[in-house]
Amino acid sequence: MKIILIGYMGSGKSSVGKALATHLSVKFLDLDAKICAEENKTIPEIFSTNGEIYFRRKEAEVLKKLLEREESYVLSLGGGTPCYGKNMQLIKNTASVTSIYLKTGLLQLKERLIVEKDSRPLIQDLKTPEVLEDYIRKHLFERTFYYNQSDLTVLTDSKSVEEVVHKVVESLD
Ligand SMILES: Nc1ncnc2c1ncn2[C@@H]1O[C@H](COP(=O)(O)OP(=O)(O)O)[C@@H](O)[C@H]1O
Ligand SMILES: O=C(O)C1=C[C@@H](OP(=O)(O)O)[C@@H](O)[C@H](O)C1
Ligand SMILES: [Mg+2]
Repeated sequence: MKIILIGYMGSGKSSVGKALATHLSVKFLDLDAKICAEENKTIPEIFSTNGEIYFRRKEAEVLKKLLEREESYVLSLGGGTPCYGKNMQLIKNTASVTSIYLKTGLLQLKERLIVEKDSRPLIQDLKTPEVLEDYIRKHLFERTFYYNQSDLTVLTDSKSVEEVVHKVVESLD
């Protein structure tokens, strides 16, 4: 069993993934954390030192490696992972994978991302909440095409992490 969590920045992939893996007693993998460990840098440091193209190459390479693992796990992707190269195709073609789109509304995303902008290079320079909201609206629209290719969708608005875990488990049955 391989569960892959997909969704926009701030949708809760990392938090829900960790809690879900504990609930299911399987290994938790976070793609960003793996990339950071391999590069010995934070995500903002990778973007500022090596650039986004380098990050996307590394992201695809680490994803491929993790998909080749035989064990059961919950894997949380980065928000952009399914939207680049052949990543989504690869996820769909890998045996035993269930991909789940954590679908979160614009205003909830904005609220969460306002306070966590600095850890996310794509939005760290956006100066006002209004500009951030406009950015998320457009970016989310562009990315939804990829997110919608997930096997399952779970709506997360007004749910705690534990409630989202519960919904995910329900949707897997
Ligand atoms: N369902 C939720 N309810 C409340 N806060 C949440 C929920 N899911 C995530 N968060 C918070 O939102 C922020 C972004 O979550 P994170 O798991 O890092 O998202 P992602 O990995 O999708 O970018 C974190 O501060 C996290 O604690
Ligand atoms: O949406 C994106 O392109 C990104 C999302 C981030 O992960 P989270 O979705 O966990 O914030 C991280 O991979 C990087 O900052 C790029
Ligand atoms: Mg994350």
